[in-house]
Amino acid sequence: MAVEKENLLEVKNLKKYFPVKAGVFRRTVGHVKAVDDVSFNIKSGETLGLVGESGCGKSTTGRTILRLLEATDGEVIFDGKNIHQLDKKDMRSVRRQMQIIFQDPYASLNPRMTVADIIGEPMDIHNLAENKKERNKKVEELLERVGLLADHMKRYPHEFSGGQRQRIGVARALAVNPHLIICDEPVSALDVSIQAQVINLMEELQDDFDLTYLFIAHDLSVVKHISDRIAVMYLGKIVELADKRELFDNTLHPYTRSLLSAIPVADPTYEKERIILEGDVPSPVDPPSGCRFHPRCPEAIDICSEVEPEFKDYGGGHMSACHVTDQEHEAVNDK
Ligand SMILES: Nc1ncnc2c1ncn2[C@@H]1O[C@H](COP(=O)(O)OP(=O)(O)OP(=O)(O)O)[C@@H](O)[C@H]1O
Repeated sequence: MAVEKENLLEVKNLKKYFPVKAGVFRRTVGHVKAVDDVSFNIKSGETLGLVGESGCGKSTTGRTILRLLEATDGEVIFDGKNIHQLDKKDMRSVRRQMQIIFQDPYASLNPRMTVADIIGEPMDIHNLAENKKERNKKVEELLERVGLLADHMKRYPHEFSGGQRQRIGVARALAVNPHLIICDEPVSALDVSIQAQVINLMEELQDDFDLTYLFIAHDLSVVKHISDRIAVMYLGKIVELADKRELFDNTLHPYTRSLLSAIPVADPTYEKERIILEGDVPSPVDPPSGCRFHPRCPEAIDICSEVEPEFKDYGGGHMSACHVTDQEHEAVNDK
């Protein structure tokens, strides 16, 4: 019998609201609900893909989990500890176990530091090497593990390509032996051919280092291969969450369907019906009127504008928040 893995991360009703200030006195006139009541969990060794269009709150979710931003409300339980309640000292030790890889490999590496110092710095902060020799030996091993050369440690970031820089970012994250890595669009800035190489590397490392990933991307095709489960985010909320296969084969939410229809298919004879999302990408800064919850949903019905849909389980952990899903589900059950 397969052993059920434990949750490494539990996010419960997480909220992050940013104040909107205006006028001469910079008074708070409202809030941007960047993350608005988000809940999910990730089991040890699992990859949860978090997808959604630009501005829907993916990065803010990742940063609030890591406590790089303080939460407005909600809980983040990591390895059994409520991390938003930890003091500085306990947070420091938890921080070693939770790392982040950023989108832009050009901006996220200090151009004045050698690769040895970029990767070695987190080891210094957490006292993970006895001396410089041991630290450099570990840096060499990490460089080789991410597909670079030990010799590269003496060089500076500008001497590398985008893909190589992202490998350096991955080595830096690995330097402190983390359990969880939040990958914040780690391949979005790279050429498509390089994207696949970096994703393959991250999959190999996951097995070797027993890593758990929250993998953020704006494109479903990017998270398709690496994820076990996928959460779709829209205007600060998760609107659908399911096992990867289930999400692709039995999509429940119209918004996810439209995202799926935008994935290109590598077959010129295959004609795919593209579901176009009308209007601009909605922003939590200025939430749209009309259907308040999923404003550009191509299948909205009257009730969609009136009552916020509940995020509920339609079987086997396939969650969706949508009145249309409800209607379709009822129709199938009535047959
Ligand atoms: N520090 C901040 N102050 C005010 N508003 C912010 C701040 N950070 C993010 N926001 C707003 O919160 C919303 C969510 O932003 P976030 O960067 O999390 O989205 P995202 O889905 O990661 O988008 P992208 O893929 O473009 O990075 C946006 O409307 C953004 O403008």
